[in-house]
Amino acid sequence: MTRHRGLFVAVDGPAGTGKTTVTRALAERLTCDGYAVHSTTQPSRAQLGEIARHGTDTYRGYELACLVAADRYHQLRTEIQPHRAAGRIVLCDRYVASSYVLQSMDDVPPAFIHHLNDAADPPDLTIILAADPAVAAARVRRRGAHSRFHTDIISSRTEAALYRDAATYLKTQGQALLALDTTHTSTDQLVQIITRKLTPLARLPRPEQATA
Ligand SMILES: Nc1ncnc2c1ncn2[C@@H]1O[C@H](COP(=O)(O)OP(=O)(O)OP(=O)(O)O)[C@@H](O)[C@H]1O
Ligand SMILES: Cc1cn([C@H]2C[C@H](O)[C@@H](COP(=O)(O)O)O2)c(=O)[nH]c1=O
Repeated sequence: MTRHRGLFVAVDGPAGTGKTTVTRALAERLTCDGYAVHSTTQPSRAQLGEIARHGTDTYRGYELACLVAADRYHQLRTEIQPHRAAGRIVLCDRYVASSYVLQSMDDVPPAFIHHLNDAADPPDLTIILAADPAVAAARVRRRGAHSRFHTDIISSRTEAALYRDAATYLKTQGQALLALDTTHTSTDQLVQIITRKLTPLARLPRPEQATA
């Protein structure tokens, strides 16, 4: 397998915009193209992550914000950083943008979320998916909601607006963002657009460029 630069790519956006679907399809496509890929999700599949994922009815507000942040730092140290350092493309379904949105829906002030996540590695690229809230809500309804955050068209509208704010903020922090609307775009088309953006980032400089 050709060696590539390790990358950390976060896929974020409101419920029903297709984060999980696109992350899965992107991993398949990149693997077929010869890249070493590690696919993961937040909350993580570790003990702490499972408590957060299945505990959103028990834990709320500041408690949930701290729980997901603790899981995030643990996952960075034990999973994301090692895979990236080994030259893999790490795809993460949800990351810090999710905290800006979901914890805000629990009335946690943005400054608190900011301080809590300040030391979390910035991804090499954050993909922010969007969709017409009515379409996103209908997809969630058909599939089934995963948590109390995603209930109806109202929560989909709130999420969409908060993701726009989060994207604006992350951009002011100098983070690399790719915004994609999935309302009328197929997963295949999305994967094609993302791959075009990602593959130049994964290219290692030629030895003569590296020493120049
Ligand atoms: N581009 C797309 N076009 C049409 N339907 C899609 C698209 N992407 C995903 N879907 C469908 O929408 C539903 C939700 O997709 P998915 O679970 O990937 O979204 P998500 O953003 O990960 O949601 P959540 O945040 O709730 O986990 C699924 O039934 C999926 O098949
Ligand atoms: C990353 C992150 C997650 N959460 C919560 C919100 C959801 O209940 C789950 C994720 O489930 P999904 O299947 O991906 O929708 O975790 C959170 O509150 N804050 C976060 O930053």
